[in-house]
Amino acid sequence: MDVLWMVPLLLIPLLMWTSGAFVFYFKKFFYVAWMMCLALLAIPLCILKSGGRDVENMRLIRSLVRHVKYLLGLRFEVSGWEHLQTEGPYVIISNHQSSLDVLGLMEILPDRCTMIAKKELIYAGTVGLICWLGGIVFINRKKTSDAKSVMADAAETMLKDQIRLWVFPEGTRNQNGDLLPFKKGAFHLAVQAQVPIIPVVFSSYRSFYLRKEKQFKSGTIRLKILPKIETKGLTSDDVSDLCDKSFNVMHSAFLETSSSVPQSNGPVSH
Ligand SMILES: CCCCCCCC/C=C\CCCCCCCC(=O)SCCNC(=O)CCNC(=O)[C@H](O)C(C)(C)COP(=O)(O)OP(=O)(O)OC[C@H]1O[C@@H](n2cnc3c(N)ncnc32)[C@H](O)[C@@H]1OP(=O)(O)O
Ligand SMILES: CCCCCCCCCCCCCC(=O)OC[C@@H](O)COP(=O)(O)O
Repeated sequence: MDVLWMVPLLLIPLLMWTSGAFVFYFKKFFYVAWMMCLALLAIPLCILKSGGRDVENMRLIRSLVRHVKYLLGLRFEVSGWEHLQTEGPYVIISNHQSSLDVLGLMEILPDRCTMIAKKELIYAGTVGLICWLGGIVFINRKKTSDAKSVMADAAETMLKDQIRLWVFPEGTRNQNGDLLPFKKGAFHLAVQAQVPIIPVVFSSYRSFYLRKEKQFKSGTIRLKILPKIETKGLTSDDVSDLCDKSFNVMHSAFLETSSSVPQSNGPVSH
């Protein structure tokens, strides 16, 4: 008789475990905590190796992050590797659905490539510090004039130090099932440095990851690297066209890759 009262106690965790919401929170918490731990490990290694802030630290960060996809049940199918075989600096642009994008980014990150990120990221504890050590360029999105001058400096640094930069031209995370209109910064950057743009598209996460519905299942992400877009000879007058052109190729690639993503389990919910 005494053990009977324990039945509901045991049932609660069981029910929570089988409910999607529990899995969602567990995986999200685990992801953040694990990334924090990896960053804590990476900080002394980066400092020992390069003595401080250096884009070369991204090699180490990349190799430390590669296994995280297995822990979350995610698979990446990459196509278009040949388009990354470009010498010298370039700007990579990609869509941005979630902090999980970091996993895909690390799958294909070329050498000497770092990112542009919102300045708030620097306060994300050990992750913030590792971002700084990896040479990430921080911008203040609320102050366009500041962001512009930081990005103009970045254009010079790219050429001087032979650095590649990854920018999320939507300017924010977005999971609305489509791309947001692009901001212009990435295109000014590429034109100012006169370097090519390499668009990269992540297929929609909606078949396995839904923030509002608290769903986080296993899933496959298609990562499509698209042919580079040259900017040689272009000026700031051409930025709008360049932006539209890039949006159009990425938009059709997004719709195409997202419609055919293999399902892990269950129907797609929209
Ligand atoms: C082992 C350790 C493990 C631990 C863990 C490791 C993980 C760490 C590793 C790695 C993680 C990395 C993950 C990073 C993820 C971060 C993601 C983010 O943070 S996404 C948000 C920030 N990114 C952006 O916002 C960029 C895109 N935004 C832009 O480029 C914007 O254009 C911006 C901010 C520069 C300005 O934004 P506006 O909102 O004012 O909008 P507009 O329309 O683009 O600009 C206004 C006017 O200014 C001109 N303009 C813009 N940029 C210009 C420029 N550079 N030069 C001249 N004019 C410019 C434009 O042409 C426009 O003028 P006209 O309308 O055309 O007349
Ligand atoms: C104390 C906070 C700890 C945070 C640890 C996070 C561990 C995961 C590491 C991935 C970093 C990726 C950063 C990222 O993807 O940021 C989201 C922003 O781009 C978009 O933000 P917003 O919605 O536009 O404000």
